[in-house]
Amino acid sequence: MIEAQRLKRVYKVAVRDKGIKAAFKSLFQAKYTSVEAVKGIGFSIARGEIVALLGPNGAGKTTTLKMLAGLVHPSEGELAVNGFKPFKRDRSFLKSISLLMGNRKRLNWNLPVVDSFELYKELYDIPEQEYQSFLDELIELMDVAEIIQRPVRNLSLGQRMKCEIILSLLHKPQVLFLDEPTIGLDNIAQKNIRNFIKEYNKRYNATVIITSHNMDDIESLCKRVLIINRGELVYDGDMKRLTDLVSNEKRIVITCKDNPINMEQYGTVQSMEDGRIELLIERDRAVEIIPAIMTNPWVQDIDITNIPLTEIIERVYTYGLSYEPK
Ligand SMILES: Nc1ncnc2c1ncn2[C@@H]1O[C@H](COP(=O)(O)OP(=O)(O)OP(=O)(O)O)[C@@H](O)[C@H]1O
Repeated sequence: MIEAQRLKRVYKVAVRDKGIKAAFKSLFQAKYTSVEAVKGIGFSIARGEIVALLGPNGAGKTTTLKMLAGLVHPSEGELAVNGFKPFKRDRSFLKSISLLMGNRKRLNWNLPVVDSFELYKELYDIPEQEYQSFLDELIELMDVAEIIQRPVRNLSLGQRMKCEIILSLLHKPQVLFLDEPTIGLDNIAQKNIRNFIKEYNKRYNATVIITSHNMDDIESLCKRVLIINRGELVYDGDMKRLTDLVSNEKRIVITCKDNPINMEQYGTVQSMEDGRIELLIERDRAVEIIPAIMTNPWVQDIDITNIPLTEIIERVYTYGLSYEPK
């Protein structure tokens, strides 16, 4: 469904020296430098997969999504989406995809939501009957029946985002590119949108590629993750395998009275203050270590968790896959 090989994108950026004189000179003699946003990455994604595209700020995620959606021309490499070359922007290709950017609004601010939907119906030549029955389905899934007659400017951010998502799906795309779809939304709205994406994927076997700095989105939606750093693909694979690669620990938090001693015998002490100890222990030794800690009379409570995904991803951004768990 999506095949990318040695995909590269270089942007040409104007630069100028400081000062008014340099600004004036640059009007006639512009100087340029190039930014290699994506440096020859490759991957293939099958129909129906939900894949996370992760990376720190400026890593090249949006540029990659824009190349996949045909908004940006690759500088080098091979790319096929649904059998099309995206940058040719063939009409059948555009009808088979949708790019939703959390920070870009397509609904008309002054019109009732449903008028923007109607406009899109015309734009994508969606037959009336098909449009109406699918719109009804989307309205029900997103629970927005009560708001679609209202002008967009009167809606809350979460309500607007739900309607933006409906708008981007009206033509029933097979491939969804979602760039930060839950940005700025409260927890309930985030959950609704995640459930909706899951349901759309299931009902239509749609392929979804999602970028998000919100790890709840990633954890709840994606089994597979692609990580880009400084334009290079540093990981492509299963989320669980990634976690195992850079973390062999469990985190335990102990609430205690008195001052315990010799905690280092159990693992790495991360912090110890006001009757609260945070400890990293080896995952494989947890069944032996935790009962041993609990036999101590000063223990009041103990809480055991895995290393959160946010931290796992931070480790990969900072150390790559060579992070050595303690
Ligand atoms: N139109 C452009 N012209 C010049 N440079 C650009 C352009 N768009 C992006 N870049 C540069 O390319 C690099 C990758 O940017 P991109 O937006 O793809 O990153 P990102 O991973 O989506 O980041 P973020 O998480 O901050 O949104 C950055 O160095 C950015 O400054």
